Amino acid sequence: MSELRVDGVSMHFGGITALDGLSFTIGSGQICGLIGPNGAGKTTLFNCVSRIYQPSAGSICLDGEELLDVPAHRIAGHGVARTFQNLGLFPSLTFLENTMAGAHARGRGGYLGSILRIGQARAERELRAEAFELLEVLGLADLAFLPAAHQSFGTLKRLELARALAARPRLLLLDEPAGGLTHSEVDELSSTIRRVRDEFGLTILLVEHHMAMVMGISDIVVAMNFGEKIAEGTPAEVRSDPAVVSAYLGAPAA
Ligand SMILES: Nc1ncnc2c1ncn2[C@@H]1O[C@H](COP(=O)(O)OP(=O)(O)OP(=O)(O)O)[C@@H](O)[C@H]1O
Repeated sequence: MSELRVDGVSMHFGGITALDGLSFTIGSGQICGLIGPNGAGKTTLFNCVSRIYQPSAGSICLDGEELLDVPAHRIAGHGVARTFQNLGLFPSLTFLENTMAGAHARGRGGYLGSILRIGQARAERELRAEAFELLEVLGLADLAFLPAAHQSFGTLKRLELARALAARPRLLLLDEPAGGLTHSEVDELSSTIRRVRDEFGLTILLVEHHMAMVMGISDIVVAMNFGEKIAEGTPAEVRSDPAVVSAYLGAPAA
């Protein structure tokens, strides 16, 4: 289990302040929903944690390790995996191969380390077995040898989770997982996310517009507007916070 600490993070795009000294902490094993109106800075923060962006100030620590010192291509080796809004899958590869591709991101300490230790053939066998287990956990084992192309979006979202979990993360970043899903698929994905959090002891940061999903699965919610935190607390606390209500309705805070 792992704690993520975001401390005083600021980011500017030319004259635009996308993040303005943002600070919050996600406790070990918690699911944190990050919400806010369009342009609030959610994606920018997500991209700072996943190391696509380098903020101009602040610190982002996972279990005390400064992630801002880690380049994007090494972030998986430091315990951070992400899913993509529009899926980061290879349509022509099978479910099993897509899941295995997630483990390759682990880097030296993981997959490459295994090759050096036990040889390539055995490392590949272990990787396949591990990927198959993940597909079983996500209810996708029957599809293991089918290509990812032409499957429903809901099914592919679960495969996307399997791919991310194959990197054995401590921190999982979910980028709008409910996007494009039907109501029942959102419910199903929500319970899957909670289940894998429990089973793999994950800490999760979730950026999502689907309020019912965020409020349903988050332990804590951080609300942003104009790059700043405007509220933080349990879903019930944040939902009724006057600053959050006015940010969404566009009215001045009471
Ligand atoms: N690459 C960029 N170049 C210039 N400005 C950017 C860039 N990315 C984001 N911004 C600006 O930074 C601010 C925060 O944007 P961001 O995308 O992080 O918000 P968001 O909360 O994710 O919004 P949405 O819910 O619409 O995705 C906005 O004013 C946006 O226009």
